[in-house]
Amino acid sequence: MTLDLQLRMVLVVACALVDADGRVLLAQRPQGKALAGLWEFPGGKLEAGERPETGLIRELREELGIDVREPCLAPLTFASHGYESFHLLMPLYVCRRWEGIVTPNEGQKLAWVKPRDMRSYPMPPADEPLIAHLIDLL
Ligand SMILES: Nc1nc2c([nH]c(=O)n2[C@@H]2O[C@H](COP(=O)(O)OP(=O)(O)OP(=O)(O)O)[C@@H](O)[C@H]2O)c(=O)[nH]1
Repeated sequence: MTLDLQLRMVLVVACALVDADGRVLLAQRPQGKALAGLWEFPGGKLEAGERPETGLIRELREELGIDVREPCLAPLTFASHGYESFHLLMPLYVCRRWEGIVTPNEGQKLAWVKPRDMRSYPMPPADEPLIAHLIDLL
């Protein structure tokens, strides 16, 4: 067993928004941030004391200007990935219903992508194992 007492665990909650054609929304990480240019699922870190679903609904409103109701969030799978400076634990929810029009509120590029085409969109290493789950689902 490997024990790392310095381990920094980062919890990020993410969402696969699925449209009527079975395409999933990816957002490109802006320049200047870690992993810039890579395509990821919308979401982000929780604030202190926030439940995962509440945090995800907040992130989707901030980043994309849409309103999601909690019953419309279904857990699909999770990523567990060791980055150099932290370990990422990232539950991935699926959502097919929301209110409002998806808008890139943070200037990020957005793309609706069929899961089988996701390999053409470079994603963070943590995300790569998630693609197969989306292919199975959709
Ligand atoms: N939202 C999201 N984050 C991901 C994905 N995959 C992945 O490795 N991450 C990592 O999880 C963290 C996301 O946190 P964040 O979006 O709130 O943080 P950030 O780096 O943009 O901003 P920060 O400046 O607040 O740290 C980043 O380290 C990001 O690289 C993903 O599919 N979606």
